[in-house]
Amino acid sequence: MGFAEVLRTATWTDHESAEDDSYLKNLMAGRLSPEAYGEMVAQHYFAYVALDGASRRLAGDPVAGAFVFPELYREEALVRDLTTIYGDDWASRIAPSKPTQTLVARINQVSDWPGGYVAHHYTRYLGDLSGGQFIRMELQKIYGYGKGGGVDFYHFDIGSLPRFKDEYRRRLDVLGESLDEAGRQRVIRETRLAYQLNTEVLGDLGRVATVAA
Ligand code: HEM
Repeated sequence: MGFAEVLRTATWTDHESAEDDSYLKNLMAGRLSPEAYGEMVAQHYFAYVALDGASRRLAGDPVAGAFVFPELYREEALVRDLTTIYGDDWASRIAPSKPTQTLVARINQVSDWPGGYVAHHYTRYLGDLSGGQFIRMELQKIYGYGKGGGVDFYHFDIGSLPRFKDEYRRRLDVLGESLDEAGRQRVIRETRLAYQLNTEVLGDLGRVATVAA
């Protein structure tokens, strides 16, 4: 079994907890106002500024560099989405939540360790390219957003999605081969933590969901 499959298998229960989040369920059921949806977009904004910043710093790294794809950078798409949802003064209307601050601190803390960076990169981007595409279709139906702002975060200019994900998984396999068992376990542990921190960000958004429901 290649490392991509090992990682997926070892973290799938964490995925189930993330997917089971009540904010996401309310969002997918069309129970939230655009501003309540915007709360998640805002938290994504802070997390991806950190993640994409780490990518830029690590582009030349022999290990982490294999996971740096400038076409995945999300900041500009998130700014378009925030402008659509909140208007031009979006920046003054958003703030990172406590769990987002914790996630951002962790991304920055591990970004000098290629395996740690990959753990956070994988948890976000492979998710955005997988379940995220289903989320985008639902959000388009619910809010009527088109391309150009609203759900641009989920639009990736990378050609064939399955082909991109296959290549990504191949690179995970190569990473796994370059590590010893302790190194692989460390990446798995960080990925589980990444899931947990992302799930806490969603859990905190549950407050918004309750208010708006
Ligand atoms: C409504 C919520 C969600 C749904 C319906 C969903 C659904 C899915 C599905 C169907 C796949 C498998 C796709 C494939 O085999 O190519 C997948 C993969 C993935 N999802 Fe989610 N997901 C959700 C939320 C999340 C969240 C919140 C995260 C992380 C914060 C996440 C991270 C991932 C990752 C990393 C993968 C790739 C697993 C792998 O193949 O190694 N997902 N998701």
